[in-house]
Amino acid sequence: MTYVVGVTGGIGSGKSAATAEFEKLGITIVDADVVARQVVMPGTPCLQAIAEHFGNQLLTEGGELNRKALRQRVFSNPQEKEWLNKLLHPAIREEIISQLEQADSPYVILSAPLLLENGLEKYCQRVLVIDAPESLQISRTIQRDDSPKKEVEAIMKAQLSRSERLKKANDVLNNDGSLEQLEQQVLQLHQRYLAATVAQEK
Ligand SMILES: CC(C)(COP(=O)(O)OP(=O)(O)OC[C@H]1O[C@@H](n2cnc3c(N)ncnc32)[C@H](O)[C@@H]1O)[C@@H](O)C(=O)NCCC(=O)NCCS
Ligand SMILES: Nc1ncnc2c1ncn2[C@@H]1O[C@H](COP(=O)(O)OP(=O)(O)OP(=O)(O)O)[C@@H](O)[C@H]1O
Repeated sequence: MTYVVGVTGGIGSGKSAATAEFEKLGITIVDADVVARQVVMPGTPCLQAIAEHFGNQLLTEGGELNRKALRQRVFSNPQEKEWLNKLLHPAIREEIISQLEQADSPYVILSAPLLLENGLEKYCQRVLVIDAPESLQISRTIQRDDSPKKEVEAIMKAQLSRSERLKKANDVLNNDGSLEQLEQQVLQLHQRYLAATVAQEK
C-alpha cells in the first residue's frame, strides 16, 4: 500500500513552498489546488455547469474559467460557495484517488487546503500541518496574489481555524521563519517518512 502523507494548512501557510521542497527530494506530489484546476479545464462537465449556473461572464474570452471573478463571487456569498463545493469536491476527490494510485515514489504527498474539512485524511497515513500565525498567512497571501485583505479573511473563515487544524496534526512544520528554516524541517520530515515507509513494508 502506498504510504500517503497528507499536507494541509490554511491559505498562504506555505503548503506549496513546502511541497516544492519534497518534490526536489523526488517525492510525488498530488496537489488538490492543481486538481481543482484540471477539473474545470475547457470542455469539462464542471466548467459547463459553472457557466450555466453563473452565466458566461464567468468565462474568459478564450473560454477558460475566470478564476478571479469566481473567487470574488463565491467568497462573498456562502450559498454560492456551497454550490461550487458540491459540484467540484466529488470531481476533485475522484481525480485525487486516481493520481494517488498512479504515484510511484517511496511515499506520496497529498497536499490539500481542505484536507481535514473534506475528510481526505482517510487516504493518508499521516497528517502534516504547515503552520504560520494568521497575520503572516494574510500578509504573505496579499503579497502573492495582490488580493484585498477582506477577501483573504473571508477565505480563512471558510477554512478550519488554526487551533482546530493543529489538533488534528501528526506532524507540524512551523513556517514562521525563513525559507531556509522551512527547507531544514522538510529534510528532517523526509527522513522520518522514509523510515516509516520502510517499517510499513516489513
Ligand atoms: C474559487 C476559485 C476558482 C479561485 O481560484 P484562485 O486561482 O483565485 O485560487 P486557488 O484555486 O489557487 O485557491 C487559493 C486558496 O484558496 C483557498 N480555497 C480555495 N477554494 C476554497 C474553498 N472552496 N473553501 C475554502 N478555501 C478555499 C485555498 O487555501 C486555496 O489554496 C478556486 O479556488 C476554486 O475553484 N475553488 C473551489 C475548489 C476547491 O475547493 N479548491 C480547494 C482544494 S480542494
Ligand atoms: N518561510 C517563508 N518565508 C518567506 N516567504 C514565504 C515562506 N513560506 C512561504 N512564503 C511565501 O508566502 C506565499 C504563500 O506561500 P504558499 O503559496 O506556499 O502557500 P500555500 O499554503 O500553498 O497557499 P494557498 O493555500 O493559497 O495555495 C508564497 O508567495 C511563498 O513564496
